Amino acid sequence: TSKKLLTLILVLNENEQKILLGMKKRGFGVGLYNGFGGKVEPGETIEEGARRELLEESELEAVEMEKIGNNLFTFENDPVGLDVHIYTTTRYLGEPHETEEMNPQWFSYADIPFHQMWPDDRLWFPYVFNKTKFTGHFHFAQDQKTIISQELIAVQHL
Ligand SMILES: CN1CCN(c2cc(NC3CC3)nc(N)n2)CC1
Repeated sequence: TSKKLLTLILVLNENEQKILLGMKKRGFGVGLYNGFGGKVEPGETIEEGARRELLEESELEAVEMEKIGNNLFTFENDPVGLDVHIYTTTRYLGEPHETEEMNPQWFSYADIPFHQMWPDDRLWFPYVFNKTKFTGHFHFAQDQKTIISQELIAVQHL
């Protein structure tokens, strides 16, 4: 099976224990809240790709980013897996604004709208809040809603 290289960046306000999530307005994951991200373009690093997508999708510029996780998503009867490199940022410039792709909104860590998010998120978000680096593999049914199997490992270094 082959892998598609993707990014996901989560914007955290640690003082207020809040996370910025975007309501996806089109494309893959439309109608779900998520962090910001997308494909990595030729000639850019994964981190540069994550920074670019954050700017395009929220108008925020990440000043520093921390690599926090790497999730592999595979699907029954689909040869292409999604290799999602996950970052957090607590140091950023600008204010979040609605764009063509995303409508951003702040959420307290205690009331994340997991019922309107990808089903894997409730499994690995706690690692993000605890600053525990992780690798995950989530094998989905063809419906892209049911998780058939999963593996989540805390790691020292990514
Ligand atoms: C641009 N990317 C697309 C993939 N993506 C995902 C995927 C995901 N689960 C997979 C079953 C779909 N779960 C989160 N939270 N994000 C990050 C952004």
